[in-house]
Amino acid sequence: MHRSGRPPRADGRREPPGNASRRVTPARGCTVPAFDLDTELTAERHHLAESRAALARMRGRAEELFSTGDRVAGDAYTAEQLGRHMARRVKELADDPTTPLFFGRLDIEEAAFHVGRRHVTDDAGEPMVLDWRAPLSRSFYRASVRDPQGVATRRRFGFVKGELTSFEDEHLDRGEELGTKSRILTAEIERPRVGPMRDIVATIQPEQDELVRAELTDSICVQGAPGTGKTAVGLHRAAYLLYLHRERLRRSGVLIVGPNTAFLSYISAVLPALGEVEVQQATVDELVGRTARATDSPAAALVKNDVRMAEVLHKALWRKLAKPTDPIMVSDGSYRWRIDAEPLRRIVDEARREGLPYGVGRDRVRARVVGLLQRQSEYRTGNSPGEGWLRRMSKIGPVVEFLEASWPAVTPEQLVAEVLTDPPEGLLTDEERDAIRWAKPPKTVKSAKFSPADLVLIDEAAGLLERETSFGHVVVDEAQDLSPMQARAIARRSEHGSITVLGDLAQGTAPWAAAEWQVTLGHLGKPEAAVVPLTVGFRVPASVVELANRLLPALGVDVPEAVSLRRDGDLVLVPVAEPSDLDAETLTEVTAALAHEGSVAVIAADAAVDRLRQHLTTAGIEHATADDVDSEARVTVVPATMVKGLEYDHVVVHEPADIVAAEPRGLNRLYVVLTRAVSRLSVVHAQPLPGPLTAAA
Ligand SMILES: Nc1ncnc2c1ncn2[C@@H]1O[C@H](COP(=O)(O)OP(=O)(O)OP(=O)(O)O)[C@@H](O)[C@H]1O
Repeated sequence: MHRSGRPPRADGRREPPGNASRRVTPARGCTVPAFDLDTELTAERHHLAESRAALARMRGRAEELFSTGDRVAGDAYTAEQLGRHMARRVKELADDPTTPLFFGRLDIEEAAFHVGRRHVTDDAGEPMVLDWRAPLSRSFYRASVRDPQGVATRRRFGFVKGELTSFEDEHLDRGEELGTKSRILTAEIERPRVGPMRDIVATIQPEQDELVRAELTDSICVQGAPGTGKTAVGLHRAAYLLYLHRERLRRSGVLIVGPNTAFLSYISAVLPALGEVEVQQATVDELVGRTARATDSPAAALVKNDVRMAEVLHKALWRKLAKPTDPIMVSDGSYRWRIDAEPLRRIVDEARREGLPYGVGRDRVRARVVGLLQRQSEYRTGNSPGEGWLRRMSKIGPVVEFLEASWPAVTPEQLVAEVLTDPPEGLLTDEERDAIRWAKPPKTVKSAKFSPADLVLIDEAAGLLERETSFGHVVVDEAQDLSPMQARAIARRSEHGSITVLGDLAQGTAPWAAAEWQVTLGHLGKPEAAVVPLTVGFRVPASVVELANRLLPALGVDVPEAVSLRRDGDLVLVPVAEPSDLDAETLTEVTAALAHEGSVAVIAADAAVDRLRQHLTTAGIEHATADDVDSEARVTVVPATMVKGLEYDHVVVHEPADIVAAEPRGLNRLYVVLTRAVSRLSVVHAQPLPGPLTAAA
């Protein structure tokens, strides 16, 4: 168990337990004398300074080891391994002076434990700060009056720019519990958003913590309304699993899959802030490699993303096998070897029955044929042929010809090109086959231009040929939009690991969006994953949630409504009489928003985005695009189709009717758009608001 003594007081003595006071600014009715609070605060600041100094020494030692590493390592490989390990360690021990090193304290029996982002130990190896992921830290998130877990007092610290400015105590042993009424939690939730997503490690809520700390072997699916912390939970779960199963997961890897690059840049700072610098992030398109060079018609995309395409490819591949009809005859110096058609048939049949990937099966058939030749050679010559002979036989003309006839070589691109040139009958209707058939087949497979959906098919084909290596854990965000074929691409990469699926059926905007989780979980290869709801919203103010929830009955999915923790926030509907004034009104709203603190987003139908950017430039208002998270500009113009997963303090929605009309699942898109606001939402519209929005609450 990790323990630290109570923090030394300014006079160097250890603080006795039980006299911790409430807040620096005492709560109403609190009669704790102010000097007590000051002393306590001074002691905590002292502990913070000492912890920072200890961390600096830990980093110094790691740097020293890093620089001497190649001199002590025995060989180049060990030096390289050690060097990489130490470089990672140095990076992990980086101290960011603007983020608190600890954010909480637990008083258990006679000892105090500070809980923070990582372990910090003093020179004697005694813990000064416990990593939030350590077993003991769990009580910081879970202890309650009903189940105090041995905790007498839980303390939360308030910080301003890395300076410890306040604390708040819950004396669980005296029946005091603040829950979501904690001022420090409220301040954290209401803090204006600037730049990329932040970690929530100081304020993870019990229902979130349960998901974060689920076993590595557990695959879970989190269904949560907008802003309930799904993304945050997924990222903290990745960090938690890496802490608990460091070696195993470093070897197999952890992967985060997100909907687009803007989203991935938005979340990219969270794991490094938690000391985890080696997690891969990718969109599904990036996962399947290469850049698409063609686009599909909606009808073709629909068919190509349908799960029947897996069967189409499977059949197209395996029907390439042919029964051997001729013997193999090989000249080998003065010898001649012969294998009859019958044993060849047996070899092919057996390999087929073994259920191996196609490429592996082909290698096995080749090896067995060479094995038969080897036996004949041994029998006739009395010698065992060497490696060179075996290699020569495996490439010799008659063996290659036999393989090409009975188990031909094929590349994933070739297989997909064959299917798209002449879609096979049987599994698809004639109309569907017409939809995916290439109007003009390319001259060669190499010159073929593949669409994003084709690349997923190629990935499927590659999975039929060879086994994909599996990550130890995969977190899939916005999973409601995965097509069955995309889900299968992820399944191949998590076959031997577990997954965390995050999503909201109500936010499904893809034509193949899931209507229930069981189907998607099946395609992801984890049908047994439990579906767990999150319902407490941390982003969207109650008034905005109430407006967005009006859309829910029209979205055709059965999900629990969000309940907002936020009582603050404004909602303004701005009707515009003349459509020609719409853009100008939008600009007026942006200017008004800039008077407040925090980020501002203009969200519009994709077609209006360029025009709005132009207006902002003309008006001299600096603005950025969604994937430029490092931009200094406070205003971002985001097309409605790119805004999933993002959030801004003030959102100005430009003409909801256009957003709805732009795509078949436009109402779902509008639901996503309306739920991006953290503090204020303005809806500017010249057309009537879409029907469901005007329904009485
Ligand atoms: N326990 C918490 N303490 C403080 N802030 C939190 C907590 N949980 C979530 N948040 C904040 O709420 C906001 C929404 O979280 P997040 O983006 O993870 O939600 P989501 O469920 O993924 O939303 P969406 O469905 O819109 O993608 C973020 O700013 C996040 O930091």
